[in-house]
Amino acid sequence: EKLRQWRMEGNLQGPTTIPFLGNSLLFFGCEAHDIGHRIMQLQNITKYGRVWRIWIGSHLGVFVADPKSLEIILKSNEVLNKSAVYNAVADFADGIVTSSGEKWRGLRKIVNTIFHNQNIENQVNIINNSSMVLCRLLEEKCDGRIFKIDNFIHECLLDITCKIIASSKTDMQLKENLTFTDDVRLGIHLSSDRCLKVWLHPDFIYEHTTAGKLKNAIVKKILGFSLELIKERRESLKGVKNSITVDGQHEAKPKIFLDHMFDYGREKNLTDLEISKFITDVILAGYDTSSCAISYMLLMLAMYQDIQEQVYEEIYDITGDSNRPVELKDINRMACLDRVIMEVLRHCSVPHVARRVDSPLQLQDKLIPKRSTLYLMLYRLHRDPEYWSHPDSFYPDHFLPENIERRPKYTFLPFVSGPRGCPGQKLSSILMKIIVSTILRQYKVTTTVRPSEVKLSMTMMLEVSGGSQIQLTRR
Ligand code: HEM
Repeated sequence: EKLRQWRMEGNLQGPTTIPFLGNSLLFFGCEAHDIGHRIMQLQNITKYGRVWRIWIGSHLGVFVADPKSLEIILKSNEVLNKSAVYNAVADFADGIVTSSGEKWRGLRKIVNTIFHNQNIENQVNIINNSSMVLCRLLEEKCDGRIFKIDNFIHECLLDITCKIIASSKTDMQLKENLTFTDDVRLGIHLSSDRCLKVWLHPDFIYEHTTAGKLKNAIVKKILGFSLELIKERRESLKGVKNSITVDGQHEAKPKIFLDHMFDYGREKNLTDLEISKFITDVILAGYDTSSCAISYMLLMLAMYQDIQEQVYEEIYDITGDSNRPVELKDINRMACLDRVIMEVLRHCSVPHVARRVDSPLQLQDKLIPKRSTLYLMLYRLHRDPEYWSHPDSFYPDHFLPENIERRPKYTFLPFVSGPRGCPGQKLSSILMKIIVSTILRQYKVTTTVRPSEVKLSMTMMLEVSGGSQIQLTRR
């Protein structure tokens, strides 16, 4: 099979390989967060085109940043399975995002039903309440000093996600010694690092190393967090069964994501520990992406004061001097903020998605062999000078209607698309608009960081290295 794969590879360009190692030496000495940047440096459109390959030992990886090829992949029902790279986090996040085949299909059906029937008004209330708590917590930072906003935003998003998917009553932002978001960061870092070091792959070796012991402890903490959510929900459901309304009827409450996971767990005979990996996976999908984007957005608005003023004026036109919560109808009127959000997602979201090729795939003039991994290079696509007039600048006008019209389809894919695309797209837009507008109504955001100083680190998500450093002053 490998030999056939090697013969078929002939129509793909890429760096010169050496026997057995392929292109592995190109990554020698790289840390996990450098890998993405290393691949970007290798991607030379004039030399290899927008579809190219590398070999890591006997594994063929094909990188795709060409809109027409992406359209073929995303419209096909043949390339829906995730690559084995996602197994790296399977000991704490093993659900819809990382799974393939029948397991994914079953979970996706549940997620589609939930997102289709979601109670948006209720979600808007949850988001407004958490945003107000966030703004109260930010008051202590309103002394002109520069600080990293990232953890505040992570915890706010974690709070919202846990309330939406698990109906959690705990206010995560007010919880003392909450380490979940740091634990997740460390867990992802340790997992990616292990992936790169082949000598750490056998469990019996890894478990005896310092990194292995640390990883086990972190996994326990992460899953402990999700198990708490499960326990809390089970307790509150007991209460619902016993709560009889005045007319003797049981209160019918709409099922939330975790309730569906309980049903799924019963059907498949899963333990609470297994269910906890399913929900950690969705928690990560929900909070990490949106919170990295919001932190980056605040940094950009702090750097580009003229854009911040336009966004603020738009919000002011909608809500005036009142401090009422944002309503659903307000959200559709935030066109300028919408362009800012899209420009943020062009710069700073999921850098790539890896899919497994289970049968040979024809991508225009190229045949992609079975068992290779396709990397959908969103970061590269979103910075291609062929499609973006200001590829490396922060330029929300890229998303003026006339400019959107001018670009070919499949050039902007922060949520991917098709049957495996992100189901949280609409929710994330509501989230970002409510949180950012609530902050801007109270605070003016500034920074001393210059655009040329912003470096992005790239693992599963893109985020600002060293955090988004901003200053807040009351409006
Ligand atoms: C800025 C915010 C977000 C971005 C950029 C984003 C992006 C993505 C991307 C690129 C994928 C992978 C798609 C693929 O593999 O083809 C994905 C999957 C997913 N996202 Fe999001 N997402 C965001 C917010 C959310 C939110 C708020 C939720 C809901 C709580 C969510 C839930 C999911 C789920 C469940 C999946 C897995 C879908 C599947 O594999 O079938 N996402 N997201």
